[in-house]
Amino acid sequence: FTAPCRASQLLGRRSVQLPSPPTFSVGSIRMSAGSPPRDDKYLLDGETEVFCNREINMQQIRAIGFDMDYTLAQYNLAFELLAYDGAKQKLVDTFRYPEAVASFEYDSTYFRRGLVIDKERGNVIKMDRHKYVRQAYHGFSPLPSAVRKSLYMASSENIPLYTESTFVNIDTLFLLVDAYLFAQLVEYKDRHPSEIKHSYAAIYSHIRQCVDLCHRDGVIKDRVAEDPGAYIVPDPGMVTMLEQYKESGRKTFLVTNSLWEYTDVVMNFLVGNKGPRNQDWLDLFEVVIVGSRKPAFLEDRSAYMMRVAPADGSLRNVDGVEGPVDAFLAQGKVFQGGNWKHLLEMLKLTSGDNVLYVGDHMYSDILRSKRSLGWRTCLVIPELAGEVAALQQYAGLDAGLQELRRRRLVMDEEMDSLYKSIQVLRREEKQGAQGGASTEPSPELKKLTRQLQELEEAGERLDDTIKAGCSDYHHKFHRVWGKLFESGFQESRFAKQVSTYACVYTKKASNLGMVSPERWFRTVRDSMPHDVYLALGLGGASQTEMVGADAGDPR
Ligand SMILES: Nc1nc2c(ncn2[C@@H]2O[C@H](COP(=O)(O)O)[C@@H](O)[C@H]2O)c(=O)[nH]1
Ligand SMILES: [Mg+2]
Repeated sequence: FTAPCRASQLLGRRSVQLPSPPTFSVGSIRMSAGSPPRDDKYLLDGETEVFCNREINMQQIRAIGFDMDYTLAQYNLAFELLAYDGAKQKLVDTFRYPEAVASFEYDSTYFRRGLVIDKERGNVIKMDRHKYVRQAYHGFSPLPSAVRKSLYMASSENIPLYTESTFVNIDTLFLLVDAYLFAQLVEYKDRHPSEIKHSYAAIYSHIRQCVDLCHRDGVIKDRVAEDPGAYIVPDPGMVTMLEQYKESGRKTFLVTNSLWEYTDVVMNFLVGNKGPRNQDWLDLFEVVIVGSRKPAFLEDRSAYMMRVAPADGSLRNVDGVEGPVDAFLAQGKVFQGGNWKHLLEMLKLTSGDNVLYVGDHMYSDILRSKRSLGWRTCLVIPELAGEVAALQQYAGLDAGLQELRRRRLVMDEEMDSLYKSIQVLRREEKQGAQGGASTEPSPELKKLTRQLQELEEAGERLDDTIKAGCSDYHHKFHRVWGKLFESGFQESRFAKQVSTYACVYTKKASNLGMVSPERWFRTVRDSMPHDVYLALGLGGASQTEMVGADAGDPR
């Protein structure tokens, strides 16, 4: 787990107020869904904290860079609808999908990052950190567990990595539109097979082409340029954060896949300059790279770079960084394309471990910059606030479930010890029978066998209770997919990616301005199962409590 930096505390701000906790039952056990925190100055709000997976001493960071879309700029539902409505119309007009498709409606909350689209089967799946598929939906219908297991249970010959081209990882919020349209069309095709004859994979490909075109033909970007405020969420802390890093001597840079014109629109809006072509926002950065083509920018040393003239967006070829860096940048600091080597040269850096890059795309921003270049990384997770609020609100439910799981583990240990006693007794009685004693099981053996059977039955009942409680708990976080960072009782695959590739993570980029630029982000200790066993008082059958066989009292 991770150590939060409590920005709200540093600033003396109040934390969230939680509603009073409802009570409910899991099996026969009554508990409170939201035990009020004992000392609410320790409440997290999920809005402002920066959580740390891997230590970063900011004093060693020389340059801090930012992605733009869904990192510095957060978008609202109206923005998603531009892509959704635009793609629907193109499906009807270009690919001759039924007219009914044009009246489909979008639900931006249905899918989440971290899920995976199975293009061939028409499914969306959620995995735990072992890539075990724990939830699968075909369209909007949950797959029964037997079907899910038969489709996704790895056999030794066929272990899916889920990076194959038949799968799409929802690594960015941009892909939520694709996922929702796909589920809708899968449902529609299943109900009206004569109206859509394409395979599921072909349907996905059509959706992809249509959404892609919306990002290129002006359906999205012209609308945003007309009225940025209708689509972009203002972030009052952004400028202060960038100025703080600049003033501290850090080099700041922007690397975005958006092209110059759109970048200028979005950054002007965020920085607050209203006049046309007012380039003040550029003062916040040492270097700006637009049309960067990440992830290639972070992998490929050969991509060429062009200088952008901010006044009219025209491009001029440059042959890498020509001459002394300062003189080169004095001619203009906005570039299109290029690669990470150009960037490091312009920042006068030779290694990646003193660069921090802040982004939202799990693969293109975070995984690649960390794995390929050893950059330090900050993942922006807008979903964090909701997760942290639910975590606190339903802490009582979680504690109740943990207790039931602990009891289940104790039961396993007790069953184990009964089983062993039965084995020993059977062996003794068998030897006795060979020596001429009775072949009938002794009353003691019968008693132990009955106890074991009762305990097994109680265990099954407790499993059902835990399963129902776990599902109930998860649904408090998201009505379909449950907790973002967990799948069942395990870390989700998304959580594993966050902990492997993101050194720190936070709800929004401007939170980095809520802490000092010299901050040392430190981790808290990771836990292994044996740490948790110890905390739960488990382990060693001889030390465990006796377990009642009555499911009504599953001690
Ligand atoms: N051509 C496409 N462009 C897309 C698509 N999805 C998103 N985008 C664009 O990428 C950048 C993201 O910029 P970054 O700042 O996060 O690097 C932005 O301009 C999006 O419009 C797509 O499917 N096709
Ligand atoms: Mg982005």
